Amino acid sequence: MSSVGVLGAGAWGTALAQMLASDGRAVKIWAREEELVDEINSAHTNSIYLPSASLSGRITATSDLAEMAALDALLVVTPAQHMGSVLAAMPSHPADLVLCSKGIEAGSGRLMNHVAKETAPDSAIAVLSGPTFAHEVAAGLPTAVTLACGGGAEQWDRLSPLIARPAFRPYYSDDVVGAEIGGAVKNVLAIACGVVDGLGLGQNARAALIARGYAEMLRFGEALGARAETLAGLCGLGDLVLTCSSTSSRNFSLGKALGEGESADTLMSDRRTVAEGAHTAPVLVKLAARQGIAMPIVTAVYDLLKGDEPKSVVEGILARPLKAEQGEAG
Ligand SMILES: NC(=O)C1=CN([C@@H]2O[C@H](COP(=O)(O)OP(=O)(O)OC[C@H]3O[C@@H](n4cnc5c(N)ncnc54)[C@H](O)[C@@H]3O)[C@@H](O)[C@H]2O)C=CC1
Ligand SMILES: O=C(CO)COP(=O)(O)O
Repeated sequence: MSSVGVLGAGAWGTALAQMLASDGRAVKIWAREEELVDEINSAHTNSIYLPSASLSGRITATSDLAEMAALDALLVVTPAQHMGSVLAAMPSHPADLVLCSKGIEAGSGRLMNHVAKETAPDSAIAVLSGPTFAHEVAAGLPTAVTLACGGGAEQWDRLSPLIARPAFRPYYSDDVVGAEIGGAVKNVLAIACGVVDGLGLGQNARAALIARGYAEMLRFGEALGARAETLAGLCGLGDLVLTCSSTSSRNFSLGKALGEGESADTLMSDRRTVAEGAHTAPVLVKLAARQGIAMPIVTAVYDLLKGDEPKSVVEGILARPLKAEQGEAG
């Protein structure tokens, strides 16, 4: 049986390890925090990032990246901004890397698959993305994801039996860029939906924002080579619906607090968990400008995170000239 491990013991890495161990197989997880390695191995809990879960005894934690490098396949679940440095610190890389982080590298504007390909050129790259709250996956609730395989059907044949479980259902795609853009952009849109909720603007406004935000995701994705059908699936629209309607989303909750008048600086400096949309928004604004693509909702989130006042940002969005619903203009 092929060996599989998880790189990163935040909420999502821990939930994925629990899901993988649910058929009784041994799963290794890499944690950055030594105290978490001890806790997972002795108490079978992760009180820092996933306190609700009682973890399988088949999960063992390590802080040694060399141990992870020796496995056949790795699910990479670090925050997007740290994926490059963690992969670079490994002495070698497994045959398959499955990227589960949702974001774009801020300094370089690179998608995660580009980061991984440059750092681990001999590994085959896949992307796992979709509507997946960690606590639900850890509890064994039914979940479906896009598993986009850069190595095509051959990689899918290797990975799908390793990853699928009765309540965890991957769907095949070969559109790696589409799967990544869906997950990265929806985080920014979830912040926007939270702002609408925090300001008490109502459910009509939220539905409008989801639909117009999806149009932004499509425009941007297609410019970078993503397929529209991928973005209409689990990793795009599916994840947008989930995270734009629930305070279980850290991005949505961040937006809600912004809408309620809390300062962006305080909200960002106080947090230990990651709200990826806050890191993606600035780089997404830059990339969209470079492509000449209008992304007014993403730009509004960027302005809010810089400290602009929520009411005036919303007024700015509503005051834009009327236009056709379909087309390139935002
Ligand atoms: N939590 C969820 O429900 C889901 C999360 N994701 C994605 O998974 C990725 C990881 O998110 P979570 O597991 O939720 O994180 P988390 O917010 O639960 O935990 C933060 C993680 O960041 C790590 N970290 C902090 N500083 C670091 C550094 N300098 N180098 C390396 N790692 C560092 C911590 O060790 C910890 O593992 C994100 O890209 C997120 O968008 C995707 C799907 C679901
Ligand atoms: O990506 C997620 C669910 O699919 C988790 O969303 P948050 O990072 O906003 O909590």
